[in-house]
Amino acid sequence: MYEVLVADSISNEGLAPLLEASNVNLTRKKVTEVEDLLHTYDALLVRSATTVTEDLLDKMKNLKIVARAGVGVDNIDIEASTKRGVVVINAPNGNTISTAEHTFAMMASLVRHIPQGNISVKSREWNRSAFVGTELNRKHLGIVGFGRIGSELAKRAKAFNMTVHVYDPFLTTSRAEKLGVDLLSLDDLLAVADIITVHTPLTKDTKGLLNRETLAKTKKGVYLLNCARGGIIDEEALAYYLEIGHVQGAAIDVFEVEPPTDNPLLNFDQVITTPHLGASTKEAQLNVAEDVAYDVLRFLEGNPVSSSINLPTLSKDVFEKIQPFTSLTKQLGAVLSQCMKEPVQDISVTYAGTVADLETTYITRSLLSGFLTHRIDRSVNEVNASMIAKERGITFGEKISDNTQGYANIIEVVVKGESRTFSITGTYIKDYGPRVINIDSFDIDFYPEGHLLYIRHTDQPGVIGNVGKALGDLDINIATMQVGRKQKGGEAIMMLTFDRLIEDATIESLKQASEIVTIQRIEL
Ligand SMILES: NC(=O)c1ccc[n+]([C@@H]2O[C@H](COP(=O)([O-])OP(=O)(O)OC[C@H]3O[C@@H](n4cnc5c(N)ncnc54)[C@H](O)[C@@H]3O)[C@@H](O)[C@H]2O)c1
Ligand SMILES: O=C(O)CC[C@@H](O)C(=O)O
Repeated sequence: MYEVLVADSISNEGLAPLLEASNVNLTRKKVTEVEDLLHTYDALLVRSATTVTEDLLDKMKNLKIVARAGVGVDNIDIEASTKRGVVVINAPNGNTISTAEHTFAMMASLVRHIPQGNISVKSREWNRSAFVGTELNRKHLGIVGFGRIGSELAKRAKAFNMTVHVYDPFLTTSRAEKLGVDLLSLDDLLAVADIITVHTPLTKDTKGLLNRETLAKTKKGVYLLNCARGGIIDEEALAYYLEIGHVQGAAIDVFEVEPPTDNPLLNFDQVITTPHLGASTKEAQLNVAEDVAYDVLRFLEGNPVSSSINLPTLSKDVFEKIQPFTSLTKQLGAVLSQCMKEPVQDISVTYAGTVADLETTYITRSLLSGFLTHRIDRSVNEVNASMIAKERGITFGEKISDNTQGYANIIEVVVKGESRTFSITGTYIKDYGPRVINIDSFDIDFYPEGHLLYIRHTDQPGVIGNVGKALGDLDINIATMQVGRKQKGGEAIMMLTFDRLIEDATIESLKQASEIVTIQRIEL
């Protein structure tokens, strides 16, 4: 049974996939109400009220996935989640239209003083001259950040006959042309726009993007909107330009600190606000809840998620295609880690044949996770494997080759240690399964699973028989045995598989034979 904690207000109807799943036990409580049970949850679903800190992650020892029912993940410590192997997902599409519509509504309200007019009438005033507005028609709208919401807003603005200018360093000129907008530098946009609205994520680059210096480049009488994240427009700077009359008005849905209390912007009549309502529609809340509910269920049941922040996103079809190879590389990594008993500096993997056309980054992550699992005392998976490898100074890389050695696919891994190099090659054979076909330059053929002994010995008559007899005398049944050598009378290897773990004492007694060079136990 999977334990799922829904810590914020998320649409019940949208959570139906989880509520109806027979393998899920869903709890709707704030984190503070279940302090004693935090270590039991497999999944945590939040909106923006819960902040997923490193401290919370430490308490949630069993946590595998954090889902944000919405776009912004700035309330989740992504680095700390990744470090712990916790997948972070969001629902990036479900509230785009609602937020674009809300921004448009704020823009129209701002230039026509609708909120102020409403307050005035309800105060029994009839002061029509105080609320003379401005048309949107033929005005220049500057959109900073032209992703999902920015581009939806542009469509609506164009329908109102506005000229749309955009600034987005990641937008190509051809896409801007296709969407019928004028792509400018930030300075040019600031100089030309009558109304400026921000739609970027909040990052170290966008925090305070509109500040005292950049706002000074705007037209006198400009209107500003922030329906993205508090802090993209610096609040102190905006207050300053409102105070001196340079900025004519502002519409703010999001604040640096929410709820805002002593925020200077709240003192201006020409500032209209909403309490972070961009995504607050029935439709958006249903969409985002459904999106994360399906994704969390899929993830818990071992399937790919559709929108992950710290894992490559794979379709079900691609996930199914790569699964045999991720299992294979996990095993190859585990064999390597146990055979190569020394610190490693570099892991290099070469893909050939059908596997080379797949999402190899993900397959390499599985390899690293199989390798590292046997070396460190914390949970490693595809989410945190590359981060942990980097932390430990292990470099890794991928190559593609066309040498399939006669197989449909080949994965070769070479590990460089301080004193030596070790390699392993595997393949996945349809209807037959994963096979290791070469180990440390010895051709061999074994199924990487269970309890194994990897024995290096001199190639001479009687060694194989002696090992078999010694194990038989100890009443140990050999399940399979594969042998390999490079040349007659030289070094040779045996790979034995067993139905149970082989004890240290047995290994020590086998090592007594003079022909045996090394014996390595491998547990898969
Ligand atoms: N008010 C709300 O309730 C609400 C609801 C949904 C989303 N949001 C917020 O709206 C914002 C936009 O969401 P979205 O879904 O459109 O995201 P998105 O990822 O689709 O678009 C963001 C765009 O910003 C651009 N960008 C990134 N860094 C930039 C920079 N330094 N300068 C200029 N552009 C930059 C990106 O290239 C991208 O095109 C996010 O901050 C999100 O959290 C708010
Ligand atoms: O949960 C909300 O209502 C806000 C969502 C919004 O800020 C988002 O980033 O998706």
